Amino acid sequence: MTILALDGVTAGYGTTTVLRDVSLSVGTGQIVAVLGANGAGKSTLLRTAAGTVVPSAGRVRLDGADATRHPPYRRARRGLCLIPEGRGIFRGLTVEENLRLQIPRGASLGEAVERAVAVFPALRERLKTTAGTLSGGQQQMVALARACVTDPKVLLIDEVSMGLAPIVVDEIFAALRGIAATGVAMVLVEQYVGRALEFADTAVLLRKGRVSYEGPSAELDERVVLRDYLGVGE
Ligand SMILES: Nc1ncnc2c1ncn2[C@@H]1O[C@H](COP(=O)(O)OP(=O)(O)OP(=O)(O)O)[C@@H](O)[C@H]1O
Repeated sequence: MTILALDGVTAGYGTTTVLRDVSLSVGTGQIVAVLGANGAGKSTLLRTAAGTVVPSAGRVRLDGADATRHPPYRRARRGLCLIPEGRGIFRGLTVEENLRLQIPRGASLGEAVERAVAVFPALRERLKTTAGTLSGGQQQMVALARACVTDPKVLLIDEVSMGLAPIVVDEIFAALRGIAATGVAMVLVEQYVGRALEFADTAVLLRKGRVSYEGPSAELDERVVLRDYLGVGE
């Protein structure tokens, strides 16, 4: 079942158009990787899905309903969660306080903590630690754990591996796979093409704001992606 779809979206900032006629869809438990060179519009695509950028043409559908004009908070309520580049956690608060701020109505802190540490066991010992003092990888785990607490239907994840050691990235991707296995859909913007292709079911390649490929990631080769679709090295 399709959870999130962009249909022919054109969007940008002021008079600058960044995305042109972009379509993408992601279903329950499915992982879509969005790849593209710097400035191709990957973050803008996630922001358009999340509602912080409003398209000038095209539609955004969330969980079967038209959400094109819905503000970000309404989309969040319908199960959409954006994890921005830079993680978007409260660095001055403890891990537990970060989780507390995400608790949905009717849920308890205990439930939220259990849900978070089930995905990231390493956080259990660090619940009282100030988030800003954690390693980069642990901060990323807090960001993802906060998202899990909201019981999302679709996660939009921007450059989850940014600045992290490969071994930490492995751990985070393994956790993401576990989250997807529970039926959560994911749209992942990733700089490591090889890793993204391995991880995702589908790849969407963006070149100068247009989709240059959409299809099974298994059919793509990292070198071909970089050369033919993204124009890296031209
Ligand atoms: N808030 C903004 N206001 C104006 N222009 C912006 C804004 N954010 C991004 N842009 C411009 O939109 C274009 C696409 O940026 P975007 O961040 O979506 O690309 P990206 O593919 O995510 O790139 P990167 O890998 O560098 O993050 C760029 O030319 C960028 O300068």
